[in-house]
Amino acid sequence: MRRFDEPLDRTEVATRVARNLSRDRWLESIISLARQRAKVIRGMSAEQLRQETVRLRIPGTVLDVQRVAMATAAVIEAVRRVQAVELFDTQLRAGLIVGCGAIAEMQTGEGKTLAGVIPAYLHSLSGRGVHVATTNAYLARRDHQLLSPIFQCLDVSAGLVEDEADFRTTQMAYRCDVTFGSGYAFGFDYMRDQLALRAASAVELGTTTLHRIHGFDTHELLRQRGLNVAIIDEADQVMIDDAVSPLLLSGPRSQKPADAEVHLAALTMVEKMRFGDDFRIDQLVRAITLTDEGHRKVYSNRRMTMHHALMRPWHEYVALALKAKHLVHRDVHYIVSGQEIQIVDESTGRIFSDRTWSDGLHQAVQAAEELPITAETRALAKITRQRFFRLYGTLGGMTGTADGCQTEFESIYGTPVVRVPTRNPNRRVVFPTRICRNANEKAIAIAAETEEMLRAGRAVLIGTHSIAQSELIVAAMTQRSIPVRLLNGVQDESEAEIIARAGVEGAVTVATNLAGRGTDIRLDDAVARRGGLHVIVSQHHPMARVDRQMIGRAARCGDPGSASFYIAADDEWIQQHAPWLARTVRHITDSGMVPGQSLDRHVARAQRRCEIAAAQARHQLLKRDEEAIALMRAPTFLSRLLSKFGVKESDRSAR
Ligand SMILES: Nc1ncnc2c1ncn2[C@@H]1O[C@H](COP(=O)(O)OP(=O)(O)OP(=O)(O)O)[C@@H](O)[C@H]1O
Repeated sequence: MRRFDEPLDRTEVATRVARNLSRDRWLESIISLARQRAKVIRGMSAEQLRQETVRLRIPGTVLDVQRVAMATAAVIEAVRRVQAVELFDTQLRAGLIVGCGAIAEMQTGEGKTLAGVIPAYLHSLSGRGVHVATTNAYLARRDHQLLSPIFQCLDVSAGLVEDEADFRTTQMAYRCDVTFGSGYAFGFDYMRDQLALRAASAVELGTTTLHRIHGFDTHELLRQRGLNVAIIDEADQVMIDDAVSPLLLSGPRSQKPADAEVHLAALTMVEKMRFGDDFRIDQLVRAITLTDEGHRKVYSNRRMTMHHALMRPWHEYVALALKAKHLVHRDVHYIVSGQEIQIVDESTGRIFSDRTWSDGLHQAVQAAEELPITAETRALAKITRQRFFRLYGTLGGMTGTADGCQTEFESIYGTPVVRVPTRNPNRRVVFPTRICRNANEKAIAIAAETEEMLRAGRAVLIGTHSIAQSELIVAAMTQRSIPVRLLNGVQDESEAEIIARAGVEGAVTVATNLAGRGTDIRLDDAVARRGGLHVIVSQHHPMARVDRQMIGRAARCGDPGSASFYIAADDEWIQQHAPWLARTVRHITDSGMVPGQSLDRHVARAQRRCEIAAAQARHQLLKRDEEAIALMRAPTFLSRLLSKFGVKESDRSAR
């Protein structure tokens, strides 16, 4: 029997999964017991329901089948009272799978948000604190708002970690039984706590003892109370896709004056550099490599080689300027607001006004945009997301798109993937990919298709890759007098209202990836009767999973719905990652052929290649990280010398 209140035993989970957890009689018996118990507690008063938690909450004990079933029944009843819906068996199954420390793969729109209450509640009974992580602050806030009344009904406290919250508010949120937040917020707070601990250990001799005498506890310095249990929604993005970039905690801006002059000189140098001869571009890992000839050219500028403001070797400034020119694009990766560069999160389309790129890239982009160049921020701490999430004692998650990541989930995090069958057959119709000559032609074709859908009484959601692309499509719609609502991260405030109206008859919503993962678009009755929401994906994403998330906004929870994809030879992703596909697309448009299913196969092949390359990049990152840790832990000359005299390094520091 799986113990819900103990650190995860990954071997036990793996064994259970090997026996196919989703059909396991063990799960079925819990579900059936929970259903029986739910009938009994239906008549309980609010206070009696809260007492149910008090009875189940016995820290340090094992939850047996009976008690897991009782806890599940309590969740069923709380959800019924607060949300006025009965949890489906598929949701109970997913919740229990996650509680066991596995990843439940449940199709988009099948109700993962409510299913997530089960593992969070089960683990909260141990009193160890549960972190419920998702991709971004918006979704964390939304889930907290939606689910905290359910937890309240169960006498479980639920807090929210906000990006800009002060120390005390954050600490209070972590003191709750269940804490909601974005995956990165938990990581940053962990690093802040580590820095606080380090600072506390560096105080003058005797200070700690004095603090103890005065009743001061070191834990008061910390926000978190340990990394015990993490339940991760949209697990493939949080644990896999985002894991390509480590979490980097920046401090205040450096006191040094900005190296503006060097960045400007690098920008001038870039004009003389030739692609191929002087530098190469690796689009997938977003890297610029200077060739030998490139290095020679860069270092022929003797004045800059010795410049007093250099903060890194001169050739790195040139590489940064090249990156700003060729790899980081305005209205795709950033926007310019007033005199500032604001970063656009590529996977969500959201704008982060308070973030900056590190290691001089932000300054290089400022130089390229002819904006004032600010001083760099200092990096205080860094951790890879893989290493951070592995610090949790128990880790489980949910996603609609774990397909293709099973091995990575299991080998890196020890979290096997278990597929939960859909409750009803999926009714989504996906049309074959439509082909266009270029972005303009594509925008016109999308406007025509939208018009057709509106005539049929449908609602339409158009997913775009960048702010620039969304604006091009809106212009094409305006020419046809189609009223459009634009959701592209620039007008963040009206977001919830736009999403709420996206499923009503005649609604046309053009969105960057903002309307992707986690966005629930409710249909009005008229639209549901006429075929539901139609999603148009204006450009494939290099990761097929992101596309599946976008079309997953249609045909949710058994509703009708449809989706179509567009491709053009000048699509940025194929130009960058699959030039051979661009040639195929051009050939088809030039010859006037009708693209058959082979085109979809070509697209799938290109996406698979991108996914493999991204997995390799993550693997490399993890390898470098493990090597760095191993190096830090390697015995130093001094510790080897001390061990010869029988003194351990730990003994020495304890003295
Ligand atoms: N038991 C239920 N009975 C009726 N409706 C439900 C039930 N559970 C969830 N829903 C509804 O189903 C819709 C989809 O739920 P939810 O957004 O949680 O899906 P999801 O699986 O998280 O989707 P995604 O993968 O896109 O994030 C919501 O409108 C939700 O209110």
